[in-house]
Amino acid sequence: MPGRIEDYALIGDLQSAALVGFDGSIDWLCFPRFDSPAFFAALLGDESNGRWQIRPRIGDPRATRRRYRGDTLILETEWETSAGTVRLVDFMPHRGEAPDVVRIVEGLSGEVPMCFELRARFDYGNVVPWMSRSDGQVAGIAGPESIWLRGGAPIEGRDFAHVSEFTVRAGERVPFVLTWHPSHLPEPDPVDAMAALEETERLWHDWMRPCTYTGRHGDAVRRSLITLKALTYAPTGGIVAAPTTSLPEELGGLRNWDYRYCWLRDATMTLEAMLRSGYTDEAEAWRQWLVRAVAGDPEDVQIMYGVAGERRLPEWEVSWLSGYEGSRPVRVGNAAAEQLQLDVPGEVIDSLYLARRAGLRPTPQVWSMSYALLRFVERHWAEPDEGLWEVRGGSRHFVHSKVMCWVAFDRAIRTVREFDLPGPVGHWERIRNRIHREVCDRGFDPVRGTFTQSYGSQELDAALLLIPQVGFLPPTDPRVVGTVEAVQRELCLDGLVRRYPTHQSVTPDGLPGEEGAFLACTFWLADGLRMIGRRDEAEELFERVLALRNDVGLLAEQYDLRAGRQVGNFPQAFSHVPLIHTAYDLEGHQTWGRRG
Ligand SMILES: OC[C@H]1O[C@H](O[C@H]2O[C@H](CO)[C@@H](O)[C@H](O)[C@H]2O)[C@H](O)[C@@H](O)[C@@H]1O
Repeated sequence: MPGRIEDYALIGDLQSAALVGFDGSIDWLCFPRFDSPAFFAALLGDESNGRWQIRPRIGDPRATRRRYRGDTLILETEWETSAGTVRLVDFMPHRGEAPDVVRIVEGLSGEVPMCFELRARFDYGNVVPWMSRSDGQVAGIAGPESIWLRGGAPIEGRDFAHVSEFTVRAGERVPFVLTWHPSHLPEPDPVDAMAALEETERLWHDWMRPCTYTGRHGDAVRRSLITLKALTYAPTGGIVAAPTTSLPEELGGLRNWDYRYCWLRDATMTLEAMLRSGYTDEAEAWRQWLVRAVAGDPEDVQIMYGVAGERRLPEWEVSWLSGYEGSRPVRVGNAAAEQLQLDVPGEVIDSLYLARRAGLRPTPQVWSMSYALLRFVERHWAEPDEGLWEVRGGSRHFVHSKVMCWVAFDRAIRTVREFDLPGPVGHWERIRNRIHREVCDRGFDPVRGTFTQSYGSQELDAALLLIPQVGFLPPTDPRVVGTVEAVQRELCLDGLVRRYPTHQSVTPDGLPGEEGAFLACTFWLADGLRMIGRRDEAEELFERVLALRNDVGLLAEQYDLRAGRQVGNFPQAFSHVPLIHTAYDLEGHQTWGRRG
């Protein structure tokens, strides 16, 4: 049985990532890219779908304690047993010839009997490879893929698994290295586990060095930055929304989506958090990724792409996986890729403007791209769309989308003025003002004193909290204050924020069932409260969400208050990005961000 979502910690090599449970089991790992078929898929089924567990043979299988080694993605899991204490060190070295997972068992005291079980499966737990053993190593082959396991203890095959029992004494280290390789290529060179550990630690410490954050929430901010970096696909600069698919937004429900792709929205927000913390290389790599991904006719721009800019992400259901705690279907691909989401050009143009202000030297394509996106917004802003929540119940005139169309023109006008670029500023100003008037006339409910989810609707939407952040109206405007108060009054569940109401028979997203509180929206409420002068409440709410992080500082997309558990894909960039911004803003570092 997989653990609770918050029982997992993340390891990764900037091309893919794995989730390691409290019981020493790697239950999720895709080789060789984030969006490749999973090699360990027990997370979305059971152990027969592939996993790799190492733990003491005696005592509680759940570890006594766990932590990352300093500011790295090297995980240390420790068990205190009646026979002694043992540590499991897990990491994925930065990619060399092939992707590797390294696991080192360290004896800390006594003599601890250990057990090891590897269930190798390709294609999301569907294919049992042909396995062979020779010269102390195990190889598995199925079609185009192969894996190689080299280890410091004898391994034998049993019941479609590879198992080992060994004892580790104080001061001893027993390493295991699992390597994926295309099956037609010669066997990959062995990796020296201890040298890889040293190198990986050094690389993460080097990466952390330029971090400019010096405030009270250093641990939370640095862990969030490391997590965002871990979600970056290093060869291209693309950033995935999360390394998982189909972790449910409702336990046992069908709100299960594949997040292993690059959303322009999530990635631009990630870029802002990186820029704000001093990481200009990542921002530059993402900007280049963006220019390549959206190249072509602006009418064909998508809201998400594959990590290398792939456009086709067809959604299908994995029939053989039973789903996380029975939450079916398990989906691969994402049909939202084909939606019209009119907030996205505004997100992109805003982030390019911020990058320029941060001193990133733009190429000529950057301005041509913004220009092309603006022509697209000019043609489509008056249409209904599916909005940032990617509803599947039909398009509407979402107020947040229109506000972001306003942002697109606003930032273009500023770019021309501040950087002396050519552009029809007068024409853009007229469109910007028209959008502003329309939103205030048709998207505001004067009776309740709040903006609404879409024109003429009664529903609220937590995305409206972004109105003062993007500068559409100042925080002192009574319509902003009214909206913040309405969201707090009507969308909060035990203090945490739902993105929109899902408790009615007809939900705005066209899906049955409910979902948890949305963590990004809860950070946005903290921002809103701070901006309208309710700082103490903002601080309290921020601390409340921080307390929902798991033991190693990670957040999923949502939190199920009834179950008291994290839900949704994990860890999620969209949760860690606002954590960073709110931490900065509460400490008055308002030099950056989406401030109008
Ligand atoms: O809940 C319905 C939608 O959920 C996913 O979208 C959400 O995640 C995206 C990535 O973080 C985020 O950009 C978006 O704002 C969220 O609503 C899913 O990808 C959609 O297919 C689904 O309709």
